[in-house]
Amino acid sequence: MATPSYKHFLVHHPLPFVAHVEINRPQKLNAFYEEMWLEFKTVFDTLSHSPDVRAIILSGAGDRAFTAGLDVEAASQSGILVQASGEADVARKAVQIKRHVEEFQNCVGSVEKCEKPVICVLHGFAFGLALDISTCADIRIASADVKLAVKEVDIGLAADIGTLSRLPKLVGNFGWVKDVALSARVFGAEEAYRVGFVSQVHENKQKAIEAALEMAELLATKSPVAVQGTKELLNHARDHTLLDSLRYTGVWNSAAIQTSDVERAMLSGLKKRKPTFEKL
Ligand SMILES: CC/C=C\C=C\CC(=O)SCCNC(=O)CCNC(=O)[C@H](O)C(C)(C)COP(=O)(O)OP(=O)(O)OC[C@H]1O[C@@H](n2cnc3c(N)ncnc32)[C@H](O)[C@@H]1OP(=O)(O)O
Repeated sequence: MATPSYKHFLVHHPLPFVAHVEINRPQKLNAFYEEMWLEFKTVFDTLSHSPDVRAIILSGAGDRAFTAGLDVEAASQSGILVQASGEADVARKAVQIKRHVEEFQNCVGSVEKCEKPVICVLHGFAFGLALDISTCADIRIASADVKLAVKEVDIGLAADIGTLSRLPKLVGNFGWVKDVALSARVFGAEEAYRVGFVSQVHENKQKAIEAALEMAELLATKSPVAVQGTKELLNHARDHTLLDSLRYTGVWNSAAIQTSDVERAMLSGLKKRKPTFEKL
């Protein structure tokens, strides 16, 4: 399939229906500046709607980092900090800054909004923005060398791109989140696994990518209607009451259950068949 090329991201298709996105600025430890997070959203919006993609892997290019987070050099010279020091009155500056933060949140949130499941491979330095991004992903796999940190307090900020909103819900442990977010201390793969932030740990980045490919290949064999519905319903359940979630599930499946995928899949276990599914 034809893949658009991007300035800051490599997108490969290593297996049928599987895309692999690499954050591609290894010389700066994959640190993000504004043009990059805008392009990040384009990448994920495009994959979200591609009928040739059913599962996505996200990792960093190079051996040293998933991402060292916000490009602190670029941020100190532009964007929010410049807006904050401009001539406008406080209210006008605040509105500008709020718009900027929300746009940044939406770019990172394109991983969560993506219709396809996203498997994040965390390796090397994974600071700040790495947590904002990976908490949006559906599955997190770590390399044993990963160095994670909710780093924002160390650059004078309360994290505002998603970590403080998503991480407590993800691990279900506010105490631990406060420990790592207030201190910005670096924690490793074993601790991330113990608290349930990552679901697998592998001895190095290569093995973690192999595990992610295996998982992506498995997801890609399943009904895309069922997999995408499962992502949508779990994300909805996280943010709503039990009753709202049950009601939404009923409405969602009133359409989704009519898919031909159910016919193809229902007896496949019993009949020892491997069903195939139309593109979505
Ligand atoms: C509105 C706000 C919205 C979002 C906020 C997001 C918050 C965050 O992401 S907070 C986290 C910010 N990140 C950092 O503070 C990390 C800064 N980097 C470091 O502390 C170190 O680089 C290191 C990660 C500990 C690695 O150190 P070391 O092994 O010694 O490598 P270096 O030589 O320092 O780095 C190699 C190369 O990469 C450049 N670089 C690394 N990190 C960043 C970064 N975050 N921003 C910009 N550039 C970075 C570093 O300058 C080096 O470049 P050279 O050209 O080789 O000098």
